[in-house]
Amino acid sequence: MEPFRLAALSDRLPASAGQTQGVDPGDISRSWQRCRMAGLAPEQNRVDQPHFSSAERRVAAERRSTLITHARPIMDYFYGQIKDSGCVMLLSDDTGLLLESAGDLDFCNRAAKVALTPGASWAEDARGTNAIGTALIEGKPIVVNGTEHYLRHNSFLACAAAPLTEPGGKLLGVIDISCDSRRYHPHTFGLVRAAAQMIENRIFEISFAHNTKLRFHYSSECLGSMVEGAIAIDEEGVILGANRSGFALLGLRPEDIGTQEFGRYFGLTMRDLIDMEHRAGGRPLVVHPRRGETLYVSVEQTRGPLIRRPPLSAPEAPKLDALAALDTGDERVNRAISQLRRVLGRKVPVLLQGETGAGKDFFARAIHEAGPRANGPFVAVNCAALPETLIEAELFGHAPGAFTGARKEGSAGRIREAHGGTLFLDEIGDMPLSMQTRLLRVLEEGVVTPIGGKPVAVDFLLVSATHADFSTRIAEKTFREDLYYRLNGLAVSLPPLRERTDLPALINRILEREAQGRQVGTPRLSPELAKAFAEYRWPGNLRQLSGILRTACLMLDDDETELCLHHLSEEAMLDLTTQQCAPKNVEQPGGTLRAQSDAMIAGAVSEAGGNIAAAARALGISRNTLYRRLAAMRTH
Ligand SMILES: Nc1ncnc2c1ncn2[C@@H]1O[C@H](COP(=O)(O)OP(=O)(O)OP(=O)(O)O)[C@@H](O)[C@H]1O
Repeated sequence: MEPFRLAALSDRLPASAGQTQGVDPGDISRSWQRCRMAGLAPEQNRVDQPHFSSAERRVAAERRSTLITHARPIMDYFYGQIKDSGCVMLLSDDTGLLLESAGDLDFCNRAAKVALTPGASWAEDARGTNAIGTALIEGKPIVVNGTEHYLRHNSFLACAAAPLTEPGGKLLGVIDISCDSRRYHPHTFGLVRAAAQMIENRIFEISFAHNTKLRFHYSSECLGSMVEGAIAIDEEGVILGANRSGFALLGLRPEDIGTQEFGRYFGLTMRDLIDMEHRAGGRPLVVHPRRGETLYVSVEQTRGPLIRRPPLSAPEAPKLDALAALDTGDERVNRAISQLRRVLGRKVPVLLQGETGAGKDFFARAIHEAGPRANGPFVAVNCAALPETLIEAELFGHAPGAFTGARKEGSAGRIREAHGGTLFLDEIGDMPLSMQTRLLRVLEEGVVTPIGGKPVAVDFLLVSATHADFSTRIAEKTFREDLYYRLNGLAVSLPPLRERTDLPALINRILEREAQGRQVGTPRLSPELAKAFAEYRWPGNLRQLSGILRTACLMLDDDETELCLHHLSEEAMLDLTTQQCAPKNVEQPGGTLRAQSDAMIAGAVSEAGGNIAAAARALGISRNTLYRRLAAMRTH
């Protein structure tokens, strides 16, 4: 590659480069230097690529679904403030791929001419110096205005961008505001940084909704404001995550998350914190982490006192690990957990089998968390959800530009992302045959070969799951028998909920989770509801149970302590009560739950002479629900 020549660079870099308020001029010149080194030429027209197909965008959007969910409302809010000023607000992922936009139509049309539109990558090596790609590389907010853009055809733009970081310190993406360079206003830079902070704070709050949080600042007035520092801690005081100000105020590094205790940064032990908190009576605590420093701290607990520990003299209850937490008393589940425990840490592939919603995903995560790889990544891939054309690149990765539409920077692939941790292949029974052959090779040789790239050694624990019957698939030759034996170091079968003997304990466990923070404690089931639950067959297993309980808890008044049938959604009530009235053997011909429920509805409507209101009353459901069910029956 041609060596970088400063003279040539300074010839072209505009004299005004990096003079935008608050921007380090060095950021722009470093970026130009990188562009030249990458072989980009300012006059190049790179409008057409790289642009992602809609299927690739779907995968990228799924990967960053949390980011999109929480960024979108904030983008809409900020865009509302700058609407009609000829600009567009953009969200990209951590590779520079544009995921979302909100902007004025006229300017969006101009921006689309240079591919500043969802589906295009604005990575710096693809589009030269630009706010999104350069902010990703520099890891800080930046403005790129007019001729500071490396590619000439982008020089009509002024763009301000700020990176978005997750509470563990990893880069999530970038938020950007772009407009015509003649209309750039310095406030835009502040606006985009404020939007970034709001998005990050929101993700922090959602991620740690159920954890104890410490909020802090050197100025007591800043507590409760957007700039306050915040960390979430576990019961031992270990820091689980922090917001941007939290990282800055405490000088945290990403590697401190999950490894360091909060006390180190606050000059306090957990016990000091509890004592001070009791004495403070709701006022912020004043702590002195270092000589001459005063930090104001407020403690936010989501449930009960900061730590519910027995008095010091009593022996401490043993801490439940993730697998033990799934043991609620069913003998088959207990046996499965004991078997899993024997192979923990021995790199034996685990195959989880069970009906949909039986808890396979929960188990896979618990195996990861209870084992020695808990600090490594847990990478889950749903083999049934990926289009066949994408699964190869997604799993095995690809070299830069390996195929048409491939990412310029290449992709490590999910298998390599799981290096040092656990790879969870859900619905493995649906993996295409050609991929099965490649996966088998990875498992046998311990190396993964990205498309168009060289083999790379990988080390991960494989957990796979399926609700499919392998013997049929093997007989039909849609699943390789040799791969099946490779996956099946230990096969664990999770019982369907209707066969479990620990329903009350499970219900209680779920209610504890769903009713966290209620003043009157965890609700219990009314005898009538407990009976209906015990008799129900639970076709959707734990997912269905958990969904029904979640909705029912939301229906409770603040002072109610008992969940009754009337707290259930109408659909759930109908399913439960219909089956109660139906004959026990639901598998008899024509006896599926849905068929019985449909028959009951049809009977009630006919008995009421077609009067929907009367039929709904007789069934104990609303007219809307009845109309919905009748419409569904017509389409079946
Ligand atoms: N042990 C458990 N305790 C409480 N709730 C659970 C438990 N296991 C599963 N659930 C609930 O059931 C839901 C579905 O569980 P999970 O995703 O693990 O099932 P699955 O067998 O992987 O389903 P699928 O085959 O459809 O992927 C979870 O989101 C959770 O709400």
